[in-house]
Amino acid sequence: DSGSAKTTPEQYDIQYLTPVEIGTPAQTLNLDFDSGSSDLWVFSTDTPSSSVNGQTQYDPSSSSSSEEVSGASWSISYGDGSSSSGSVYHDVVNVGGVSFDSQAVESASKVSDQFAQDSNNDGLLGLAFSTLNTVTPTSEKTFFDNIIDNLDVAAWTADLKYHEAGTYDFGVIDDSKYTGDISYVDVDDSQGFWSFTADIDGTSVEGIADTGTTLALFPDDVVSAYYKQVDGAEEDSQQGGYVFPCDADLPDLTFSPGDAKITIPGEYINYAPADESGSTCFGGIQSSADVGINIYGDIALKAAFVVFDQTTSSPRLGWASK
Ligand SMILES: O=C(CN1CCCCC1)Nc1ccc2c(c1)OCO2
Repeated sequence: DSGSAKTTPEQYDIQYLTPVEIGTPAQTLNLDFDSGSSDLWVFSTDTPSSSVNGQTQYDPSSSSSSEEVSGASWSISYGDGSSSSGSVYHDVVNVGGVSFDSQAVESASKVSDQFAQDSNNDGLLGLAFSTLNTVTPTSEKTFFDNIIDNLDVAAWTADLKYHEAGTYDFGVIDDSKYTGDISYVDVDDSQGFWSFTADIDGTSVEGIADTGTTLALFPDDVVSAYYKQVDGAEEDSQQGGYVFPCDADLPDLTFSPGDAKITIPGEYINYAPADESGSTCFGGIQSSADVGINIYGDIALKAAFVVFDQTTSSPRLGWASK
């Protein structure tokens, strides 16, 4: 098997949403594919109406292939403080033509306000390691772990783009999507993340490849050195991080995983206006000092073609320019 699904950015590339077919007949929900977590959860008919604001709801009762998992529940909270919880069904899930007939579909009976307010996001599809799955008393597998044995190539790839749609592929490495060679680096999956090390301007930065996090969060030394090059840049705790004049000329930032050299254009780092005036802008690279982990989020990933690879005994990440 192999398949490909188009993923579309919301405003400012804050997140990328990908259509997923669930149940029989198919119900299509637009999910946030998140390599930083391992639960597939959805807005559903179990979600309180007061928390539903335009989202598409999965209705297990109208799917002939849904089966409730007796006694199972889930509860998750994310680095940004958002959270959700609920019950569990098994149903058919199809992503870009690749299908698994008894995927754990976690139905939300509670969602935090950030999710309730995000009308385009119908839920999450976790792509970190299944060790992080929150279903209890018996944990469930991610979609990737469920389909991996049926894939032509035991890998999935992310081709995220700046202000335009990209693709998530499963079971195929599409050579038309990158330039040069793919350089593979080892992954430390001991914490359940796709954790790897890259060099950034002479500093070795261990962090996670996280498609579900908008920005890149790096050590303060790396970040302050970067913004020292930008006239008028300052770290403003009121605004939540480094800001600068919107007309600033931002330098590129290159990170090197193994032999690869991935260059993030300065334009990507001029993330979005920080206030209504539109004269102060918020940086796409921010400090990880208060987070406790470095995060190669979408700002970094969209500069590369990334292979989340399990073709060998130990997981790897492949990196290529494009
Ligand atoms: O929470 C996330 C990603 N998360 C993915 C699922 C949807 C909601 C956002 N990233 C994140 C991770 C660490 C952080 C942080 C945000 O803000 C401060 O520290």
